[in-house]
Amino acid sequence: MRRVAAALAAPTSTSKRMSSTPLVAVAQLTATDDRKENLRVCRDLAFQAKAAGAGLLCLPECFSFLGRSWRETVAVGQALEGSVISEMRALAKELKLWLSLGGFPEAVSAERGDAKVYNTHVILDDDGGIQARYRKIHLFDVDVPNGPVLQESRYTLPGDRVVVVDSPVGRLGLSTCYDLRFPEMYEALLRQGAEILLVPSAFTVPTGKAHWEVLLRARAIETQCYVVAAAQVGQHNEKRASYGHSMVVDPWGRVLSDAGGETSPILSVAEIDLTMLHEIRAKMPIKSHRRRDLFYGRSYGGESRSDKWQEPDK
Ligand SMILES: O=C(O)CNC(=O)[C@H](CS)NC(=O)CCC(=O)C(=O)O
Repeated sequence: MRRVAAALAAPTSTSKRMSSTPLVAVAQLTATDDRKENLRVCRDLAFQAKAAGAGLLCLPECFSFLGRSWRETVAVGQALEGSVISEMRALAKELKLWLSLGGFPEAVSAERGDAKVYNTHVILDDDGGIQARYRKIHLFDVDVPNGPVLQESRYTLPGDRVVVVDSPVGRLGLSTCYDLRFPEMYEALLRQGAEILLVPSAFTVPTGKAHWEVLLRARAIETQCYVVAAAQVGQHNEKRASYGHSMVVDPWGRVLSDAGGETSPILSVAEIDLTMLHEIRAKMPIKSHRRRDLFYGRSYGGESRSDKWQEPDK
């Protein structure tokens, strides 16, 4: 439970683990419908992250609550001013630690009784200030093969804003769980200067097995960003389980840490080497090779080039 898995420096990293190189901590836990206990676990992990020297701790989607039904999720919805975020703000300030709160049910208005919530990812600075709020854009309405049928949009409103924010470990690009499947969103985060993509999640077991690591590594490789993915793991209740494998991937696609299926709350710590990141980008300048003229703008989507393809003159 108190294990801290160190996963420092990728093999060919240029850094010599200088004391100035920031560390990021990524949590793995099993949230339930017991909010008090969930927040106690998060607090415990935050103390461990601080002790390990991390500048940022990333908590998964549903860090404060994962219930049995959508009605429960709506019922525990709170505004940012509510007790959940307030408690985490006090913790960030107490420990002088930045926090990524990977997703909580955000009530639309301060009064209760909303029909739907947002699934909101919040970044707190080390003074407890709210630095960013990202409302999950892609909602998981999926009949999972050999798994549950989930209808997130029944109780959740989709966000419509892409969010980046500067932090002591680098510029963070915010996302949540199912967003991982939409590469265009990460390209948009990259355009806004993201260096570290956060993907807090509660992936299902079948889709996790099939897709999780491949998608995380693909996003890291194609954006040349770090990817930090805090994950829920194990059995939350009789209806719902998560895949785990909290992971940090570097901009070359190397897996720096993988918490596997460990079901007791656990932390991994990885080094963020932005010098290496910018070297990778300089040597392989994908960004400047992107053919916006062909694949974005008016020809992207609606009217595709192939529709207008004509037999070349013989
Ligand atoms: O409903 C809640 O309480 C909080 N939200 C979630 O757990 C969300 C929606 S059900 N889970 C995912 O997006 C899983 C995605 C996934 O597993 C995949 O893309 O394969």
